[in-house]
Amino acid sequence: MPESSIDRARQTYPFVKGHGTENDFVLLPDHDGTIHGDLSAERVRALCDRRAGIGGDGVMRVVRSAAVGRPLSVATWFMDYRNSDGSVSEMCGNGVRVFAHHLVTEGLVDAAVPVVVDTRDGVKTITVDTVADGGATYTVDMGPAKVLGQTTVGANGVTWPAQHVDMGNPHAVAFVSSLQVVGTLVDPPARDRGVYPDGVNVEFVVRRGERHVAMRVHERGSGETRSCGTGACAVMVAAALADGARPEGDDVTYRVDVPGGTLHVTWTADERVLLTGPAVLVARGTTDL
Ligand SMILES: N[C@@H](CCC[C@H](N)C(=O)O)C(=O)O
Repeated sequence: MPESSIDRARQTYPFVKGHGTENDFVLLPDHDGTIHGDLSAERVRALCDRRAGIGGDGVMRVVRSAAVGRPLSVATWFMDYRNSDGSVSEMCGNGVRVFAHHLVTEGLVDAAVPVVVDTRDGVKTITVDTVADGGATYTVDMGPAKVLGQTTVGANGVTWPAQHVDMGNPHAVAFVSSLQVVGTLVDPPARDRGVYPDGVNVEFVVRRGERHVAMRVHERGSGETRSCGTGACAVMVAAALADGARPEGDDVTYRVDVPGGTLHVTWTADERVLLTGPAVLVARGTTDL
C-alpha cells in the first residue's frame, strides 16, 4: 500500500495485517514519520481491538531510522513496536520477521542479502530461509541472551520458580507439570515487582522430548498470545541450561511448540540466539481508526 494513498481529508491511512505463528500485528507504513509521529496509546488500542478494530497483539510502525532520530543506524528501517495496550516494548521476535517480510514484499529492501532492521534493542539481522504461498520462513539473529537470576511467578493459585532471561525485553520462564495447570491466564501472572517493576512476559513450559518443549505465554501489555518469539528464545535458553546443553563447540537447537505453531531456536557457540519461524501477511487496506 503506497503511502501516497493516504487521504488526509478523511484522515485515513494505510495498514497491513500479518502474523508469525499467530502472534498477530497491525503494521503502519509511516516511512518519513509524518503520519504517526505522535502515535497514541489510544490509537494502538483501537487498532488492536478484536471487535471494534482490526485486531492484533501489537502494532508496528514502519518508519525510516533517520525519521526517529537514528540517522547513523546501519539499518534504513526502524521497527517501532507497541503492545496492544499501547505500551512500548524493546523487541518482538515474531514481529521482526513479519516486519522484514513486509519490507521484502514491498521491495523496500533487497531480499538477496540479509535484511537489517533497527529496534529499541539494537539492529537485528534477518535471513530469508524459504518463500512459499504468500508467507516465508526467516531466521533472526536476536543477539545474546542475558541469563539473570531466579525468580518466582504465580498463576491459578500456584507459585513456581522461574528463570529470569532478558532478550532485550524481560522474561520469566517457569517449568510446569502441564500447560493446563496454569489456568486461563486471563489475568497477568503474579511476579516479583522488585525484579520486574515494568511488567514481564511469562512463559510456562513443558517438555515434549529431547530438545523439544512446548509453551504458553502471557505477554506484558498484550495478555495471553498464541506465540512469542522472544519468549521462545528465553524458553530455549532456560531449557538448555537446565539440560546442561549449553553450547561449547557446537550450536544447540530446540524445537519450541506454541499454540499458534512451531518455532526453532538455536543457541550458538558464540552465544547468539537465532530464532527461526514463519511470517505471513494476510490483509492490507486503509483505516481511519
Ligand atoms: N510477541 C513478541 C513480544 C512483544 C513484546 C512483549 N509483549 C513485551 O512487552 O516485551 C515476540 O514475539 O517477541
